[in-house]
Amino acid sequence: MKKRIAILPGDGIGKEVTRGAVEVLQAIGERFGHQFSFSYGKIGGGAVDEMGTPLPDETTRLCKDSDAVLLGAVGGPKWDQIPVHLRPERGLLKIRKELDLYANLRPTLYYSSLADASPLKKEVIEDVDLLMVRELTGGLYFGKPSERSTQDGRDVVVDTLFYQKEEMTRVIKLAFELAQNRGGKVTSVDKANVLESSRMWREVAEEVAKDFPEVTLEHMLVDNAAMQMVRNPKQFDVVVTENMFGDILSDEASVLTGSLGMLPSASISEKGPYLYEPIHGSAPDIEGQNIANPLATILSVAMMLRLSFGLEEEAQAVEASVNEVLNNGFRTKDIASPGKKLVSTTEMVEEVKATILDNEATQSIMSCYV
Ligand SMILES: NC(=O)c1ccc[n+]([C@@H]2O[C@H](COP(=O)([O-])OP(=O)(O)OC[C@H]3O[C@@H](n4cnc5c(N)ncnc54)[C@H](O)[C@@H]3O)[C@@H](O)[C@H]2O)c1
Ligand SMILES: CC(C)[C@H](C(=O)O)[C@@H](O)C(=O)O
Ligand SMILES: [Mg+2]
Repeated sequence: MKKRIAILPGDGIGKEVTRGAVEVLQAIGERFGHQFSFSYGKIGGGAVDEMGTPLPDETTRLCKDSDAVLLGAVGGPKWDQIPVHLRPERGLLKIRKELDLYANLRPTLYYSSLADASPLKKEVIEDVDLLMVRELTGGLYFGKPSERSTQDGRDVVVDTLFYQKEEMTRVIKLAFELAQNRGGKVTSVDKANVLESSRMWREVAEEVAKDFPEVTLEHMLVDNAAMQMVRNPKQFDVVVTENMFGDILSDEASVLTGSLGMLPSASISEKGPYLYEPIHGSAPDIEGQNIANPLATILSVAMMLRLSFGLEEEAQAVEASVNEVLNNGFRTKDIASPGKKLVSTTEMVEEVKATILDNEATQSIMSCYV
């Protein structure tokens, strides 16, 4: 199989983790006889510095002409003070909108070998298998107006939470389809006790649920959901929620696996191409030290193989290799624990590649979201 993949490394550790993930894709190509070609595009702070915009038109074109997109991360303190329309994060929001990536799938899985890396008790996190479905192109992130001004001599600011009903319907419907495939239930998270947008969200969830009689729907207020996520995460199966709630809850959910560096994501649209990225950011505090955990990005590549290319066996080879490497005790600093083998970013990538090429791993643990 021949596929064109756009690589957008971005800023900070985005460059380090995408480099590793590309090597893993090359190893998969080698083992299974596929030709993956990689074209690189600029996005984020580096793009602002070089081209004066966080998302150059040529990057958008490159993505639209590709079969799938892999993104690292954007942002960093260097760009914190620049005008808001030039912020690196704007580049990410814009490419999500340009590609109409309305749903962001963020699976959170329990890795038995990582139980010691989580601050939560093993009994609480054991066998967690949670799929967050986050609305990605609406809500507070995109509403207009979003601006500061002066009213009667006072500084004021407004951000707008805007949704069309259809934007809610399509992502909630997808969550139900995924839950049906998994034989699971849907927890719809909102703030319907306060927000009008959440009241509509809840109504839409009820309407969509009528077409999925075998899927149970429950509603949960977001503040309670944040607490339940760490108190009793096993109660969740598919969680569907609006853009900002999903952003916050998915970082929280990553603690269940042991680290933010473990959570992959797939952002999907009606037509494709889809975009894959770790859920973490550019991690300026560890940038350039070769200590970042590359597994979230490597697991994102597994999602790409499965969801964009239909290569299930190849996806499982990646996931099984990650599992095997963890079972063999290799740990980057964020998931380190006594008695385990502390490795750098590049060493972790080498371990995963070697396991793929030697066809050593058999036990895949991550086909939960399809
Ligand atoms: N998708 C994205 O591009 C994305 C996502 C989140 C944040 N950001 C941006 O990244 C910058 C930094 O944000 P932040 O510090 O709040 O969040 P962050 O996700 O970059 O980092 C949070 C913490 O987690 C650690 N961490 C993150 N990924 C890791 C990995 N792979 N391995 C080991 N440790 C890891 C970091 O070292 C840090 O201590 C900001 O500019 C923010 O806007 C971008
Ligand atoms: C950088 C930021 C715009 C982004 C988001 O909030 O969507 C990030 O936190 C993420 O989770 O991908
Ligand atoms: Mg986030």
